[in-house]
Amino acid sequence: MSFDIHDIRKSFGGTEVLRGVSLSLQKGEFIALLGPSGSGKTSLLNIVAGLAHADAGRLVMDGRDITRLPAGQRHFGMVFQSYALFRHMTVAENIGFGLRVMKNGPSRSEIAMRVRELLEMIELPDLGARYPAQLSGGQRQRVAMARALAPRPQLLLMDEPFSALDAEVRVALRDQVRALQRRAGVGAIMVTHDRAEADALADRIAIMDQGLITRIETPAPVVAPAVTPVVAPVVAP
Ligand SMILES: Nc1ncnc2c1ncn2[C@@H]1O[C@H](COP(=O)(O)OP(=O)(O)OP(=O)(O)O)[C@@H](O)[C@H]1O
Repeated sequence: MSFDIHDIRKSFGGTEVLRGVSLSLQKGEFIALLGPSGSGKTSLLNIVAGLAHADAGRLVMDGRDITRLPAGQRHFGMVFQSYALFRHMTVAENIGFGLRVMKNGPSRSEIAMRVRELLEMIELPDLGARYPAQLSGGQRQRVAMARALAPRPQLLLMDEPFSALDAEVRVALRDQVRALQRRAGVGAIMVTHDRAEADALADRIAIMDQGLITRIETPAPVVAPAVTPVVAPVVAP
């Protein structure tokens, strides 16, 4: 899978919020869109998802122009705040949702198997029968990841996936999300305004400012936690 964003432009009421954004994603690559509030990150992700349309520019997946393809036909997994878990469905039903609505999709038993596999993957094997309200925030976020990955998407799109979580859970979840994305072998684009989050997760970081990608950075190496030096006890003579 290769994915190219070519010269995307978008205006709202005469203000250009995306001023010609281009970016190429390699197979299995994780890209973070990092930038201050209002720089256009979410607008770009929405256009990639097919939830909004660009005024100009193209989206190309494996050589195919998908700029005008409806969201439902893009086969992208989405973890967005605005796309919360379905409250009236169990965890298992939530995870299987994308498979059940697929045209000529898998059989019921195949769906059940895939859901079990994903529950194992997110390390919540016994919680399939619970409802979202009976989960912690971190567990909910892992279920949202599993729901997004269930139909084996070509690309995973995440908009501030950890922002509703407290700092401790956020850090613990980062590693899990990275591992899940790697294991699924899926490319990912994540919007964040948190530098540490981008460093921890991304292969490359696209810095956005005022509607443009101003530079691409490689993440800073993750610093190992400080180790307290072991001091040999002073033995009294
Ligand atoms: N539907 C809309 N109608 C009008 N203006 C919009 C709309 N969506 C976004 N904007 C404007 O476009 C600009 C970019 O917004 P966008 O949400 O893409 O930024 P962002 O980088 O994701 O910010 P944040 O980190 O705060 O979410 C902002 O000035 C915003 O007010």
